[in-house]
Amino acid sequence: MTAPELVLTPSEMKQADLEAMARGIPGIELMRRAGRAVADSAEKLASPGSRIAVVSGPGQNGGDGFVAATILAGRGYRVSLGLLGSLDRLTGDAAEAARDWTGAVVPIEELPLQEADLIVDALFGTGLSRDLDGATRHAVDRMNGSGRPILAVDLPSGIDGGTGAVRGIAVKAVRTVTFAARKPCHLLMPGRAHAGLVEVADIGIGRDILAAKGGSLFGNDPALWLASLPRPGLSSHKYERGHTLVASGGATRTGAARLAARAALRIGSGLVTVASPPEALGVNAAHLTAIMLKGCDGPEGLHAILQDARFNAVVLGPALGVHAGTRAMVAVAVQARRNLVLDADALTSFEGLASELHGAFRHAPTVLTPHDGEFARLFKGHPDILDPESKIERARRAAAYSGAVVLLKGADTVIAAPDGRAAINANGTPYLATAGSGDTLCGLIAGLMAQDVPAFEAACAGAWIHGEAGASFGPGLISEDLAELVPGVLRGLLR
Ligand SMILES: NC(=O)C1=CN([C@@H]2O[C@H](COP(=O)(O)OP(=O)(O)OC[C@H]3O[C@@H](n4cnc5c(N)ncnc54)[C@H](O)[C@@H]3O)[C@@H](O)[C@H]2O)[C@H](O)CC1
Ligand SMILES: [K+]
Repeated sequence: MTAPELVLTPSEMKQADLEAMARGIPGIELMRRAGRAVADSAEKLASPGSRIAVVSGPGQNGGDGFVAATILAGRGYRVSLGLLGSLDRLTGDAAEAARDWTGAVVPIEELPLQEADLIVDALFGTGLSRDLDGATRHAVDRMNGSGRPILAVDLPSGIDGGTGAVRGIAVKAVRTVTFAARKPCHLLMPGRAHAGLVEVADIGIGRDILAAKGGSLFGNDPALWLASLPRPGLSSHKYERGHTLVASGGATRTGAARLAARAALRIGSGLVTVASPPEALGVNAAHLTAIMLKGCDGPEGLHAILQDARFNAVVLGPALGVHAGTRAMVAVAVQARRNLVLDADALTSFEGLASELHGAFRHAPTVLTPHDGEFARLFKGHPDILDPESKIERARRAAAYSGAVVLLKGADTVIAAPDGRAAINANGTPYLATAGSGDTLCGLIAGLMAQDVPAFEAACAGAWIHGEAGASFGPGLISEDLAELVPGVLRGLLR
């Protein structure tokens, strides 16, 4: 089975580089391998003999550019090279790489970008330390404005390697070659959109080194959780596959709970029940078949239902209403120590009251699934959680604070566990931004937890399966479709 994808932050990557050097690979050798990988990638984008403009910066990223330029010129390309700053300011491996380049070195502004068939962006990599301005800003502006395809070295210049943010301005690449492992910026937005197709080149830094220096951040793919997915055996019984309870809103707000319930059933929860306020029983009954229905009058009703230990996973939030009653239902579920997924109104009901949730979820597996707005409302007054530039850090801090797994939604959903593990989800499709999509997601997660999948793995698997289901449908997707697409995704996974 393939190992989960390790994602390393720029500082972890630096440590991994140093460790590889300490174990005997000289820095210049790492740079030569990096530059060769860039040259190989450039060959896929530029036909033999065509014109390639290499834009090199003042650090090691620029050094990779010199290596690539030398190799590409040797392979018969017409290579021109522009440097930010002067040759005599280059240091270390970059200075050595520059010595191998026998062609002309011109100031960046003199590079004939418009005439290039391909631009290689080796301006800044993981060492970017401030916003681009003046000459660097102008250089990126010219690259992007040239209309020529850009191949980025390690990451698109101007993108922050750790957060994916644009620092003033950033290169828009068609392809990026990175080294040893993806960095957060290749998965997080807007960096992911700037990077184009990302290729990870092996430059000889072993997985043991990457795992030792990184090891807590992952790309969310099946390798991370496939082994935890339930596979019913021949003698399996529906009662062994868990029983998910989803709380419904009032008579005019019942659809969200049914979407979550349907998703929980499709992902394999043996039984699913919608817990409905008395006045909404009729409308819920008219729409449910395999899913069961139970009257549930507020927190007391929920308390009574949860006396039955077979209800082992609970979803609270979708269209439940923003008020103290919802907070009380959350308290009941927490007290009952069930697998719990909290979304939407269950989160917004705690607007500015996050301190009531401090450590609250330590005692039972819990997943919170806020989007950015819900996250900001929930943690209002907690700058330590809201202010970090990195979405990964925000999710991690919220998880550590609450004791729950936090799934912070978006095109770049981040899932963080209280123990520090985090994963970035990058599949899916913009068509998932549709009413009820989040309700389906929390049903998937709860349905997995009902089958004893641990909270972090359930949240990661739920996000990925949701993304795959959406992507398999594409245009015209509505949330009613999502649960029905889950079997196809599961078939692919459990083959
Ligand atoms: N990961 C690996 O195994 C390898 C990576 N390599 C490449 O090395 C770079 C990182 O190199 P580093 O020298 O640390 O940083 P940069 O080249 O990105 O830039 C540092 C350089 O730029 C100056 N600077 C930073 N921000 C700005 C700014 N906004 N404006 C102007 N100047 C700025 C800073 O002062 C430095 O001078 C990595 O990305 C890979 O491409 C190695 O080749 C080995 C293998
Ligand atoms: K770059």
